[in-house]
Amino acid sequence: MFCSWQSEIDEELDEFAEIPRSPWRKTLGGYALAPKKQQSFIQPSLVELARQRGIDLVPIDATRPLSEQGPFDCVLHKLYGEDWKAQLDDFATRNPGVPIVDPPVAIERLHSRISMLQVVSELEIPQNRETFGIPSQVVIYDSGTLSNSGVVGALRFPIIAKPLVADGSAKSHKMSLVFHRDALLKLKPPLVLQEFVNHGGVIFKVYVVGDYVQCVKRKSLPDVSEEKLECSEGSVTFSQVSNMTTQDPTEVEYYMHLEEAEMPPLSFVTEIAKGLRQAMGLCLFNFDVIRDVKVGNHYVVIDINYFPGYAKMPCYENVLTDFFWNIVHENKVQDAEVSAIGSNDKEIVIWTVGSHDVWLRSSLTSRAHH
Ligand SMILES: O=P(O)(O)O[C@@H]1[C@@H](OP(=O)(O)O)[C@H](OP(=O)(O)O)[C@H](O)[C@H](OP(=O)(O)O)[C@H]1OP(=O)(O)O
Ligand SMILES: Nc1ncnc2c1ncn2[C@@H]1O[C@H](COP(=O)(O)OP(=O)(O)O)[C@@H](O)[C@H]1O
Ligand SMILES: [Mg+2]
Ligand SMILES: [Mg+2]
Repeated sequence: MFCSWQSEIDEELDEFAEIPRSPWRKTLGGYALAPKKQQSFIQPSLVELARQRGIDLVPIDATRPLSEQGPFDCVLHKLYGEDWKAQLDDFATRNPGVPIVDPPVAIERLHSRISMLQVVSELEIPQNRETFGIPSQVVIYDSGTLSNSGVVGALRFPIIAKPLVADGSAKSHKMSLVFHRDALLKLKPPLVLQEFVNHGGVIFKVYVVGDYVQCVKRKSLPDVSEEKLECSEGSVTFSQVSNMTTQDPTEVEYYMHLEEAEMPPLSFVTEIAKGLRQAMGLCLFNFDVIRDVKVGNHYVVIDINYFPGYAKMPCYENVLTDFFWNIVHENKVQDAEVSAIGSNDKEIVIWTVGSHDVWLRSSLTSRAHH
């Protein structure tokens, strides 16, 4: 009895997306994630904590129309491809008040290792005791350019060669540490050549979840001394160093000092996080930052990742549950500042940013119908 009565009310309310939903219905947070991501992120501890706060986390079947699922109160996703983008567009038009975390157009900036770091170099944050920047780098689109000293000559060895595209594939994480010029010729563009910055073998990962910021340390590539540079030949390849386990005894000793490594001031990384969040229009990301051993208080941002491995972040269940609650309960489309970015005869599409910087997509035509 209660259920059918309630679902009728919900259907009615769904037609009027800007009217608050039935207070009796539980909040539905839909997630669309690749199987590996789903396995690591959707831990029973997260599902249970969210449930206790009245939020049911439910999987989205990306092969079926979103309008046939839910009704969702927010959509969380890390999937790629045009079909998925079209699905989200359609969903946003039909559900202007439902937050989609995050907008695909904003996530796309992180799919190129050039555009992801450009946003760091454009940040205008006062730099006092600690300073930050990005490594010297060049982008290489064709093999011929690898032998062009006018382009490559501006960089000091060793150099890290990274695939230009960062699309989450195993290939996009495969990198080379190049000691000498000749070894550059073996590389396969498109790629980014970046100066390797000695940083004591420790990397800081700054996790951002909306307003929340947490910094952790992980192991990184060891420093390359002048002697090592001279006696090393060619290049070495590597992939996802921070997740690798160490067995080699000399390496074990090197990384023993990881625990002692001083963290960057939290206020400093929080300022960078806030600047990046605003500039990129994203809520869920982390960035990798290293401390230049030559300068001491100079930090270099080397990577930004969309929707990283949050399950490795201490207390991730609480942080993420608070975030879901906030975006569903505190960000209503009517609170938002509105800025038009495009229009056509049928529909005017606007992206709006809510009070907590969650992006909502709204369509003026669908509002006008109501
Ligand atoms: O798998 P995990 O938990 O190591 O998370 C990966 C991240 O590790 P991190 O949290 O920074 O230590 C990882 O960060 P790094 O690139 O290793 O700095 C990526 O975010 C990766 O996603 P993608 O392959 O780039 O789409 C993340 O992979 P997905 O979980 O999104 O597949
Ligand atoms: N410019 C750099 N200087 C020193 N080490 C670097 C630099 N860029 C990357 N690294 C090392 O290589 C690892 C992988 O590079 P990163 O850009 O973070 O790629 P991924 O997206 O695969 O994590 C980093 O975690 C760090 O150990
Ligand atoms: Mg990284
Ligand atoms: Mg990355």
